[in-house]
Amino acid sequence: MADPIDNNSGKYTVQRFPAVADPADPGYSRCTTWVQAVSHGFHQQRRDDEYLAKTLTAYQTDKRELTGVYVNGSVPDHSLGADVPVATYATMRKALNIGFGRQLEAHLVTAVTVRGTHRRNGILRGMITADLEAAKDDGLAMAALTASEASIYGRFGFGVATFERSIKVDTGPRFRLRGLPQGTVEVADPSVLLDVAPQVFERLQRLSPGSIDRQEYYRLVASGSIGHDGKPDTSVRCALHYDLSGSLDGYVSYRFKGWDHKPYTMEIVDLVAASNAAYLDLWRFLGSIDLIDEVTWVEAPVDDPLAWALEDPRCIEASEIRDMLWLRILDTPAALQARSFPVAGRLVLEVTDSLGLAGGTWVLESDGGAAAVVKEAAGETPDLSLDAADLGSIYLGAVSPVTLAAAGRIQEKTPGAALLAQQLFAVERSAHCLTHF
Ligand SMILES: CC(=O)SCCNC(=O)CCNC(=O)[C@H](O)C(C)(C)COP(=O)(O)OP(=O)(O)OC[C@H]1O[C@@H](n2cnc3c(N)ncnc32)[C@H](O)[C@@H]1OP(=O)(O)O
Repeated sequence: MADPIDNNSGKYTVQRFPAVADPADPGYSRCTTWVQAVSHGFHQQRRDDEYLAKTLTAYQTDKRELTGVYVNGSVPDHSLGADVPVATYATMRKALNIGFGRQLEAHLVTAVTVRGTHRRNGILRGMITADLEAAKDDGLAMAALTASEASIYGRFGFGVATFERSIKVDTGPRFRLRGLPQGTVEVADPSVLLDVAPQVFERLQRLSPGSIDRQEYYRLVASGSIGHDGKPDTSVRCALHYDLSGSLDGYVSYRFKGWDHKPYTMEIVDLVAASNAAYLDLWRFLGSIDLIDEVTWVEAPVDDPLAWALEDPRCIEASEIRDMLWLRILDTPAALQARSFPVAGRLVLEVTDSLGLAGGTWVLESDGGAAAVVKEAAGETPDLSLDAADLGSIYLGAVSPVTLAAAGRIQEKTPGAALLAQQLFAVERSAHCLTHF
């Protein structure tokens, strides 16, 4: 990667290296220092050796590429050493479900930090622009991230594509679900999730638009093998869902918030259901736990079947609808070609991109079946003009182009084009992403 700050040339050196998990590897200490710098950037505690070892093992499994920006030359006495990066950035590649069972390899950006004493010098801009260019050169059509603040990444062409919300569910007497169980739920030792969580998630990954294949860390957290402090979290419990044929298709892991917390509450650590029945049956189970008045979940879908399955939907108290997955189209024709469009239609899309990666004008022609043709528009007038960030937002069908047109973000040049885009980009079930990274 080039020096991230053109006008500060010579001040910094950028190093890009793979995560290594072997303490005997000469690159190990560079990785541990990098992880400490990330913790510093997110105001977390200094990590102990156990945490570092577990984290780097997981990072290596995910084939994470780490970037550190280092100050050249000496640093003042007593300050953090020159071996501690002033900025961090990491990437890995995972599948994104883009609807109708299609998967697109996405370039995931994570662990972005710039030390306070080096901020607003263009270090992030330098790192991210160089990285997105390299990912495109490598043949990827899509980048993605989850953001700490909503004000940072729009300028780099990322658009919000899925949302999540926090819910508190009253599981007292008024918690009653319509219908009958479609399978069975059994309590299990949470350690089984080390094996079965990835299998169940793989089924969800095939089912759910917006889903991103999970990093290694998730099965460790779901099973309680690692808590926030890096130590095993022995308060984690789990239950498994089996369909009518006895096949495992869902799990929930959860922890009790304690007898000093009222109302008595179970907190969902992870809930993965690979069928509608598994989702409702797991909720039926959660609602039946004795001595518990409330179940909380911070990664709930906004368009939640639970609300429609409850006899009293007001059992759910929802708050904090948040942007979740941000998408960045790197290659417009490749990203469009990858999608399946459920209705027939033709749109000329003019895409602008301040980073010069995804801009241009293309004709999208769908027969409403498997095939979509995307070709460069030869002098045709666009039906819609939009920024790459807005194309990222509408790509999974969770953000309406009609709403973005109303907001003045998308220009509708042909009346009705935004509605046609909404129909074209629709997916078979509401997009939701359960993978934070
Ligand atoms: C995917 C993830 O990892 S999300 C996590 C992001 N990291 C954090 O929130 C940790 C705390 N914050 C930080 O470490 C830093 O402030 C960062 C990474 C957000 C920004 O790094 P910097 O090197 O200061 O950013 P840089 O100087 O390159 O700024 C680039 C542009 O973004 C803008 N910007 C940077 N941070 C912010 C912010 N928090 N809010 C709004 N705008 C911002 C700058 O004003 C600048 O705008 P311009 O180029 O259009 O004029």
